[in-house]
Amino acid sequence: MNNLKNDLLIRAAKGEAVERVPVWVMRQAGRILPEYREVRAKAGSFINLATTPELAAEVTIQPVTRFGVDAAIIFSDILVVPEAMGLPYQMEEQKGPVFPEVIRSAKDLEKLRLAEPEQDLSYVLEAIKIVKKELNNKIPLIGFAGAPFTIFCYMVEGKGSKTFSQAKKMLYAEPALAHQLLQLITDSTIKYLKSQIAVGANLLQIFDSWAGILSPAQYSEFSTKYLCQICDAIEEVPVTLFSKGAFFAREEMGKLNCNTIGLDWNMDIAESRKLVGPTKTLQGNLDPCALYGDFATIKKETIHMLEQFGRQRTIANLGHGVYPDIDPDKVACFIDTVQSW
Ligand SMILES: Cc1c2[nH]c(c1CCC(=O)O)Cc1[nH]c(c(CCC(=O)O)c1C)Cc1[nH]c(c(CCC(=O)O)c1C)Cc1[nH]c(c(C)c1CCC(=O)O)C2
Repeated sequence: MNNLKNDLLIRAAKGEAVERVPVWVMRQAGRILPEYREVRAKAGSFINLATTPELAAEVTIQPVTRFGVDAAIIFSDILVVPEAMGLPYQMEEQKGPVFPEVIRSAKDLEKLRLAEPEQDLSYVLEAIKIVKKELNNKIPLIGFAGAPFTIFCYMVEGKGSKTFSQAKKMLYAEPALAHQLLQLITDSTIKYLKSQIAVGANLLQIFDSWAGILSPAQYSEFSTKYLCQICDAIEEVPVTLFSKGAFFAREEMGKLNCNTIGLDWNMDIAESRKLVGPTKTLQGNLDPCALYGDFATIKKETIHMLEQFGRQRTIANLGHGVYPDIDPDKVACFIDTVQSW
């Protein structure tokens, strides 16, 4: 039961019948939008924007106004959790996130604490409250967090990387330490997600952006183990798990206590349905690069994708976040094609 006017996303996630496939876009609020760049310039920095609830709320609503998407996603970042645990990050222009201090030893781990979201992340919770008020139950609001393994990658490596070899090194060299850190991240994340639910998040998505660098056995040991704890802890709202690149773990993901599995564009849709089984909804999975095509190509590719997914137990999205140099009209074309299918 909910009092949302458009609850297509929630019904699709729960496997209930829908009149049409709901659609939203990962990174729908962001640099693709000139109205975002304007607010971002006013804020001065990404971190100022993300930590000012009124501005974070404003950019969360922008894609709702422009595109008429079927869900809003709160404007924030997965890296607010390590910060709340005592490991602050910086966002470097053109470069991405950087952690001035990293976790590489048991002594480093002593610097960390369990996050207290009501104190350390009150700016996100305030932004959620403002967005909920402004949306006035028109559409659902998605809350999110990074998966423990992906957060671990940034806390150990200290920055983005193609290989995350420093983070993976700990899995082989000091697995017990890795597990200790992963458990602390998991406990912090569960508290954070619960506090997002308390202020009105209608669905939660877990981003395991670096799952694809693990072997199947490592994914079970260092990612699934903790995802399982999160999925079991969240009973109040539907949960979506998006493990980028983890094609090898789809059957295992199907056994988790979540509602929806996000697919990237490398994952075949029919094969994924078979692997995750009939009790999961699928989300995805258009290649973000398809939006570089002309309007006719985008329509064709989107319809082809929808035909493979079918009308039920489907949430349309891209297979990863939209790239910042995509023309917003191309994003609109993707959304309109889904909504008129
Ligand atoms: C790995 C990851 C991060 N952050 C996130 C992930 C998981 C999803 C994924 O795999 O892409 C999640 C995230 N980050 C952001 C959102 C906003 C909500 C939305 O999807 O609209 C979400 C859901 C804002 C952001 N997070 C970031 C920006 C760009 C910074 C800016 O506007 O100045 C935005 C809008 C910065 C960021 N934040 C992160 C990186 C690697 C970068 C740099 C790359 C880039 O610039 O896109 C970490």
